[in-house]
Amino acid sequence: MSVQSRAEEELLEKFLDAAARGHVPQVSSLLSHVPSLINQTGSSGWTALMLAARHGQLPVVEELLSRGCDKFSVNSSSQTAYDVSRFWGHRHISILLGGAEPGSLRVLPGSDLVPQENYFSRETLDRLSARRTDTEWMEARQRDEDSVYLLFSSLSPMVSCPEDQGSEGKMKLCRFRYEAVRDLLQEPATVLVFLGVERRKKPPSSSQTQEAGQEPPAWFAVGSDEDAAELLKRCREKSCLFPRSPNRDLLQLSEDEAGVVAQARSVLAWHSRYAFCATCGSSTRPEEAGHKRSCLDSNCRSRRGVHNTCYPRVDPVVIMLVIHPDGNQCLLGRKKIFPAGMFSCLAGFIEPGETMEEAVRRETEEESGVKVGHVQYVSSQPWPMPSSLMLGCLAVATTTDIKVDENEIEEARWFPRQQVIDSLFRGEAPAFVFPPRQTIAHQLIRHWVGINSNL
Ligand SMILES: NC(=O)C1=CN([C@@H]2O[C@H](COP(=O)(O)OP(=O)(O)OC[C@H]3O[C@@H](n4cnc5c(N)ncnc54)[C@H](O)[C@@H]3O)[C@@H](O)[C@H]2O)C=CC1
Ligand SMILES: [Mg+2]
Ligand SMILES: [Mg+2]
Ligand SMILES: [Mg+2]
Ligand SMILES: [Zn+2]
Repeated sequence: MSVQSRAEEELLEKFLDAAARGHVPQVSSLLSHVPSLINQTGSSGWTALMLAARHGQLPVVEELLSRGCDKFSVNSSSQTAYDVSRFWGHRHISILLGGAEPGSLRVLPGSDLVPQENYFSRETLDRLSARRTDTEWMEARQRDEDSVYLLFSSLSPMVSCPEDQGSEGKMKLCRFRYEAVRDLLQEPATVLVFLGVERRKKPPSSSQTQEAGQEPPAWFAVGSDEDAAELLKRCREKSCLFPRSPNRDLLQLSEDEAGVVAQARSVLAWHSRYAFCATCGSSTRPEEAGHKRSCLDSNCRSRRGVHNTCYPRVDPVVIMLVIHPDGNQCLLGRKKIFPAGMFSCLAGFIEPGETMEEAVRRETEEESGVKVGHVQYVSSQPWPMPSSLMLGCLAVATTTDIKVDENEIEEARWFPRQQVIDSLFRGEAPAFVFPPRQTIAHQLIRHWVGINSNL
C-alpha cells in the first residue's frame, strides 16, 4: 500500500471514529479540509452517518445532514442510517432521518412507523369546506387581487417549463390574478372550483399589523373549454404549455404544487363527466364553489335528501407489495404498457361491499394466482388519473406458484430482496427498473426494504 493511500485511510478512520464518538468539532474540521469524506465508507462498510446513527450521536447526524450527506446509502447488510437508528432505538435520530413529527409517535404507542408522505399528498391549502356555501365570502375572495387562479384545459394545468425541462420540480404552475381570467369566468362552459386558502406558516401575533379579518390568499381552479392555444396567449411567458401526458408530466411538479393539482384535477374531471344527472338524465349545474352538482329538474329524486351522485367521486384502489412466505422475496408484475424492464406492485380497484384487505387478496390472486393471508396498511396516495385513492399495503403470501392473468399482466415474478436493493441503490445493470419515486408503488418497495432489517 502506498504511503499516500495509507494516510488517506487513516484520515477516513479518524473521521468515522469522531462521528461514532459524537465529536462534532472534529467531524466539522475534517470535513472542511476533505469534503469528500462525507459519504465514504470505512473498513466496516459504514458511513459516518450510519455510525453516528448507531451510537445515538444526534449533533453529529445534524451536522452531517446540514452538509448534505447521502441519507440513503446502505451498508453491506443493506441498511440505511435510518434503519440502523431504529434498530438501536435512537428515536430522536430516526425521527430526524425519517421526517416524522415527534409528538405523533407518542400518542399512538406501539406504532413507531414513520408516516410516509407520498407525492400528490401534500396539503398546502386549507380547504375551508364550511365556506363553500358562503356565497358572499366566496365572491369577495374571487375578486380579491391576491387570489390565485390556475387554468386547466382538458384536465391539464397550464405550466411553465424552462429550457432545462425534464429535471424534477422545474415544471411550475402558471398563476393568474382575477383580472386576467375575469372574462373566462363569465363563459357558461367554464367551471370554477375553490381549492382553499394558503395555510399561514404561523398564526399572526397580536403585535403584527395584520388587519383583523384579513384572509390569506385563496386559490381557484378554472376549467375552460376555450381552445388551448387561445388560453396560452393569456400568459406572457413563452415556455407555457398544457402537458399532454398527465401520467408522466404531472410528476415534474414540486411536491407543494402536485398536492394542489391532485385536488383540482380530480374535481374538474368529475365536473367534465357529470354534466347530466345520474338519476334522471337532466342537466346539472355546479354549486358550493364547485364541490357539488345539482340536478336542474326540481322534481328529481336527487334533490331530496343527500345523494352521493351530487358530490365529487373518489375510487379506492388497493396497491400491495406481496411478500414471499420466506420473508426475503417480493412479488412484482409488469403490464404491457410499462416501459421496458419496469416491474411494479400489483394493484386493483376495490369493489362494492369489499374490505381493503379482501380486495388485496382478491386482486393478488386474480392477477398472479398467489394467495395472500395477512394484510397490513402502510400509507395512501391520491392519484388524480382521474380520481383514484391508492391504499398502499404490505401483504404476506401463503402460496408461491405464479399464474398471471394475461389480460392485465404480462409477467409477474418473485424478486429476492438483495436484487431489489441492488436495483434501488446501485443502479448499474439493475435486475429491473423501479417505478418512479413519485409513485406509491416505489415507496412501498422502499418501505419493505427499510423495515426488513437484519442487523
Ligand atoms: N400510483 C401508483 O403507484 C399506481 C397507481 N395505479 C392506479 O391504480 C388504478 C387501478 O389499478 P388497475 O391495476 O388498473 O386496476 P384493476 O386491477 O382493478 O384493473 C382495471 C380494470 O378494472 C375495471 N374497473 C373496476 N373498477 C373500475 C373503476 N372504478 N374505474 C376504472 N376501471 C375499473 C376496468 O375494467 C379496468 O380495466 C390504475 O388506473 C392506476 O391509475 C396502479 C398502479 C400503481
Ligand atoms: Mg390491477
Ligand atoms: Mg379489478
Ligand atoms: Mg386486477
Ligand atoms: Zn336528476
